Amino acid sequence: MSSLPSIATVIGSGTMGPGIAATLARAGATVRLYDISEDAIARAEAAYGVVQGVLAAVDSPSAPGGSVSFGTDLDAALEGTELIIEAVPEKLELKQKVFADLEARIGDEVIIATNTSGIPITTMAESLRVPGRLIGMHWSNPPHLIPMIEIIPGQATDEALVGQLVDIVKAFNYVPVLEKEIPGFVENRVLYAILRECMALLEEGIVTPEGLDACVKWGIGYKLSVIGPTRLLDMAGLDIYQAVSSYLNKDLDVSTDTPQFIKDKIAEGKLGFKSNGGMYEYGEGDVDAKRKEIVTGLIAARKTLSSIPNV
Ligand SMILES: NC(=O)C1=CN([C@@H]2O[C@H](COP(=O)(O)OP(=O)(O)OC[C@H]3O[C@@H](n4cnc5c(N)ncnc54)[C@H](O)[C@@H]3O)[C@@H](O)[C@H]2O)C=CC1
Ligand SMILES: Cc1ncc(C=O)c(C(=O)O)c1O
Repeated sequence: MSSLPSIATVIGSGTMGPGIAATLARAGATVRLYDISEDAIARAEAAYGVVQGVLAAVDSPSAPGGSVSFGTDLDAALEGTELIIEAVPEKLELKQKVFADLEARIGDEVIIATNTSGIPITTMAESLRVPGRLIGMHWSNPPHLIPMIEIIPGQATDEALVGQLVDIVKAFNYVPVLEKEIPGFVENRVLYAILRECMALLEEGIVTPEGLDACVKWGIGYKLSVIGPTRLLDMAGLDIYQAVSSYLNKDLDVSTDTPQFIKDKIAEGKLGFKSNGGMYEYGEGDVDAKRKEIVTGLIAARKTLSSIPNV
């Protein structure tokens, strides 16, 4: 646990920030969770107990002394910090403004890790006073349950920082995946390739949302949670992959924009759980119930997957 910073700061307390903060705190770090919104901080404080229960349920590494404090005072959040994890909305200009606010308050030695879903680190670093301190640290949602983090150095990232971040991630028992920089990184390139085809199948009426979810959960998700895509090809046979991909690849969706029906839903204010409706509709209490089912399922699956060999 010695690689873990004593003090860390998480900037942005929305979907991702609280789980990131709680994971580091349980491993022994003093974590300050900062947001510009009092409401976001209040929601995070309210959810913290639940997240701690989830971390205990999956036996997440724990060390004494860790804590999370919550607040909207940036100077207080940065005092003595060694590692800052930025988790504000996915907008380049906003992230760059946040970096400028941070750099006006911190010494050159402080690391800034960004949880961007895929904006190139090199682009983000262009505006920094100390570009070498910026590195991609992409957690997957929910961050306190998915024990894998993509690490993406940009062209300017200090070489020593890469190994340092790998050690930090290992210190709380997550799997670090070191990648070369590419938009969307690896996880979201794969996820968005799947989602593009899924949305096209829905838009064309080939399958219902319920049918799609069942097909992907059992036909793809279940299998790929045990064997990775590379091993899957060995199991299926490369000759089969050649036979199918030779006619199927040319038929797969290649749209370059967000599907129109998704844009229409967003225009109607349908964003998913956060607006009680999105791909599905949710009545009173349904969202809380679904959230609980998802967390329960992920806890059970993580326990099972942790107990079987990597094949
Ligand atoms: N939601 C997801 O599934 C995942 C998101 N990410 C990435 O993590 C980042 C954060 O995403 P979410 O947590 O989903 O966003 P979110 O929109 O849920 O939360 C962002 C938070 O940042 C706060 N914020 C806005 N401006 C700020 C500022 N100047 N200073 C401090 N706080 C500020 C907002 O008040 C909000 O609470 C994004 O880059 C996103 O792409 C990465 C992995 C998964
Ligand atoms: C739809 C979607 N987009 C981005 C991310 C992460 O960056 C996720 C996730 O689950 O982690 C996601 O579901």
